[in-house]
Amino acid sequence: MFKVLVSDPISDLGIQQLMDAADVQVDKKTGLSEDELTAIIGEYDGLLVRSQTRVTERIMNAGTNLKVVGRAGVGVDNIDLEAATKRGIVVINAPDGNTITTAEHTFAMMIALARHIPQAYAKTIGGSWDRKSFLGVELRNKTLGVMGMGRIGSEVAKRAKAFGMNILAFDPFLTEERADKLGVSLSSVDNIIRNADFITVHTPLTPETRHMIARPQFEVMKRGMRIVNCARGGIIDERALVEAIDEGIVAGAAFDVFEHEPPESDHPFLTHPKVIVTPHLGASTIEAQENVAIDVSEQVLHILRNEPFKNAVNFPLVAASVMNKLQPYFSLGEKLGSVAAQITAHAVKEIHVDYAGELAEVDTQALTRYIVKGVLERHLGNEVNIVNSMHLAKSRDLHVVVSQTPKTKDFTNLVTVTLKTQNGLERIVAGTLLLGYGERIVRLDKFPVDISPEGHLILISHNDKPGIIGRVGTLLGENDVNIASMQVGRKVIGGEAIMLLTVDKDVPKDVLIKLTGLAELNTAQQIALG
Ligand SMILES: NC(=O)c1ccc[n+]([C@@H]2O[C@H](COP(=O)([O-])OP(=O)(O)OC[C@H]3O[C@@H](n4cnc5c(N)ncnc54)[C@H](O)[C@@H]3O)[C@@H](O)[C@H]2O)c1
Ligand SMILES: O=C(O)[C@H](O)COP(=O)(O)O
Repeated sequence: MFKVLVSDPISDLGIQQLMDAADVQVDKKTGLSEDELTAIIGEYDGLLVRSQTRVTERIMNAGTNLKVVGRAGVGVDNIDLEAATKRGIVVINAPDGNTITTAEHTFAMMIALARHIPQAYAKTIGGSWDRKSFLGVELRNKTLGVMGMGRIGSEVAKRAKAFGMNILAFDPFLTEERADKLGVSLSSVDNIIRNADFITVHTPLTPETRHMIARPQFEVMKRGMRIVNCARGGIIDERALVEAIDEGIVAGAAFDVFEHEPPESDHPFLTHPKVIVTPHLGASTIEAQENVAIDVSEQVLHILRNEPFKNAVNFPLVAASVMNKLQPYFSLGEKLGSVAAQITAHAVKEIHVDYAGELAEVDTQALTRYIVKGVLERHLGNEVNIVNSMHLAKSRDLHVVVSQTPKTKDFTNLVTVTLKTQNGLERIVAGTLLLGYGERIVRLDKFPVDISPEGHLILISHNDKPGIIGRVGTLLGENDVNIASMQVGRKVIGGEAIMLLTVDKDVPKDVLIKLTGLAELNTAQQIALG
């Protein structure tokens, strides 16, 4: 039974499928401190959060059973991704579910700002009928600057067009073609800053976007402009904004998010007559909360059940069409890595993976992670998984090099794993999937072979001399080891050769030692595969 903790208020309807799952127990405990969460997280396989719970390194480290942290929303800045990746915990989010809701909230804020709605409301319910203080402005024919044209920025732009606004947009990934399609003008940050009547930001908070609008930008802004932040606190410098409002540069600001949430009680925004605020409500609609909770619950279930999943923040994004091609190779890839590691006696400094055939044409990052996991598992055991395998390799100065060979001679696809050791040796294992036969190892070092990578294998290197096969068979038989299949590979008659045997059980070490004592036999290595 998997245990999942829900530590922020998340839609019940959205997590219904988790609660209904026979193999999952869901506990809801909101408002926990870091200490309290650290104390109990060890019991849980999954954690579901929104933006309130800070999932720190300490919590990750205490989560000894934790496999997945699900963020019912977009931003994962409350989750220590590096700590999660190191521990092999998958972090997933629900990037699409609250897009429209947040775009609508941005628009609500922009209109409220243009027409002083919160201020007028407060005054009216306070008993005064003040029709003079709240002269507003129209949105029509105004220039809106949109910084960040991802999901939400694009939806805001669409709505702004319907309001008759002219839109200047900037995003490092916005092409002329897409800008045309969206009916916006591709612009520079500087042009937006100088010419917009309204600016709205829709970027993540990154070192590059932190204070992207600060004193130098306010100094050149159009007088009387208005500014909205429904993305992340810190993109706009709060202190510089208050100064710019007081100097008459900015006519008003609408903020849903703050540099520190909740803001201190003496935060200047909370009392400033020209600033309107909401308490991070951008995603707070019934629809969005259901959407994100459904999305994240679905993925958490997949991860717990070891099924393919999407929207992992610390795992490469794989398109469904690519996933269909890659997925059948995941298990083979892991086995090739494992075989290569088991037959390599010296410290490995490079894992070289070559993808040949159709696999050379797709993004194979996800598959590489399985191969690297297979290599590392021999020494790192359960500590390694597909989330942290690349990180663990890097932290051990183990280079992972990937190459592509578009054409293959004999196979539709061929995955070749070469381990290069510190002392200049190389071990090579190649495999493929054969229609009707499944996973096959088709090459070991320089020898062509054809064997199913499962169960217990023995790899013998020997000199190609008459009688050797018989001697090996007899010795194994005498030691109660039953041979299920045997493959012999050689390049030239009488030269170096290998024997790859499938046996029914683990071969005791002393039997392997006896094997190496046979005439013309050089090495005997056991390979165990799940
Ligand atoms: N207020 C809320 O409740 C709420 C709800 C949902 C999302 N958000 C926040 O809104 C923001 C946008 O979310 P989204 O779903 O649209 O994300 P998204 O990833 O779809 O879009 C973000 C865009 O910002 C762009 N960007 C990055 N750096 C930039 C820069 N320096 N200048 C200009 N553009 C830059 C990216 O290229 C990307 O296109 C995020 O910060 C998210 O956390 C807030
Ligand atoms: O990043 C997000 O999805 C939003 O900021 C919403 O956060 P919330 O789930 O805490 O409302």
